[in-house]
Amino acid sequence: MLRTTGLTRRFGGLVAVDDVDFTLEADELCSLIGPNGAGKTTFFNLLTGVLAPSEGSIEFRTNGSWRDITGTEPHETARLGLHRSYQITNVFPTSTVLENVRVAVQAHGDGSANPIRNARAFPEHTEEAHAILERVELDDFAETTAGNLSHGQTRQLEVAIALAGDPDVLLLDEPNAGVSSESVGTIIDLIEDVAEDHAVLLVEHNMDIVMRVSDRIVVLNQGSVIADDTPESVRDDPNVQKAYLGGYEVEEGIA
Ligand SMILES: Nc1ncnc2c1ncn2[C@@H]1O[C@H](COP(=O)(O)OP(=O)(O)OP(=O)(O)O)[C@@H](O)[C@H]1O
Repeated sequence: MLRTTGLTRRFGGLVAVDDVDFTLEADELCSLIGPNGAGKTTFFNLLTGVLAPSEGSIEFRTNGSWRDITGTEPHETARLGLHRSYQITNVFPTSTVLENVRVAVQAHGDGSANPIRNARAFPEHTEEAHAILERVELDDFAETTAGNLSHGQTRQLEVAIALAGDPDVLLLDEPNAGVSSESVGTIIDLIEDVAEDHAVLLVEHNMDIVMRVSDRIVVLNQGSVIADDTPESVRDDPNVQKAYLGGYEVEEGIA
């Protein structure tokens, strides 16, 4: 579905992403973990075209054939089917929850993100937005101003906005960031639900979530992949324990 070969990004003398070979299969939920500064956000930025690589290539499988998307602009990678939910929120706080999703559906449908276009002119966009809100369990908040949502609900809305683009691959950037402990279960359910019919690459610091939802885990350290394996093998890998997990033991019943 998605693969990188020798992907490298330098910032001056610093190699933030170092010669990364990575693949994501169509039916897979892969997590990308690693200590602060390991290169996870830079890797996401390279995949979505926010940053250009210094070296290496990115290929995306679309309509049955591989396409080189190295250096492709973010709006174009999104159009091809690679969508990202942002850690730094991309929600319009003064619009309603429904409007946020409707505008994203409309932008995908006709290429226009004009938020003042009359919603009644496109009832199918509104219907689709409601269906997406139901899927992320936010439909009861459709008329709520987005700025009044809790952190957890805002993360749900960000995923809804990403889903509105009808993606094949979803890049989830810390969907649990700032979420209260009572809402963690909702976020886990949401991740597992979207992974049913999308390839998902997840960046997440909460190891209980990562161990529970991932088919595969890739560990970055100082820009390089130091492990790429099942959750159990990664958890037990001495190099990963040393670089990142520092004695983490999975909670009973989670893995
Ligand atoms: N625009 C930039 N200019 C210079 N250095 C950068 C830039 N962006 C990232 N870096 C550096 O690249 C390295 C990787 O950063 P990155 O944000 O990708 O790590 P991360 O794994 O996402 O960290 P975190 O878990 O803290 O979000 C860090 O040393 C960071 O300081």
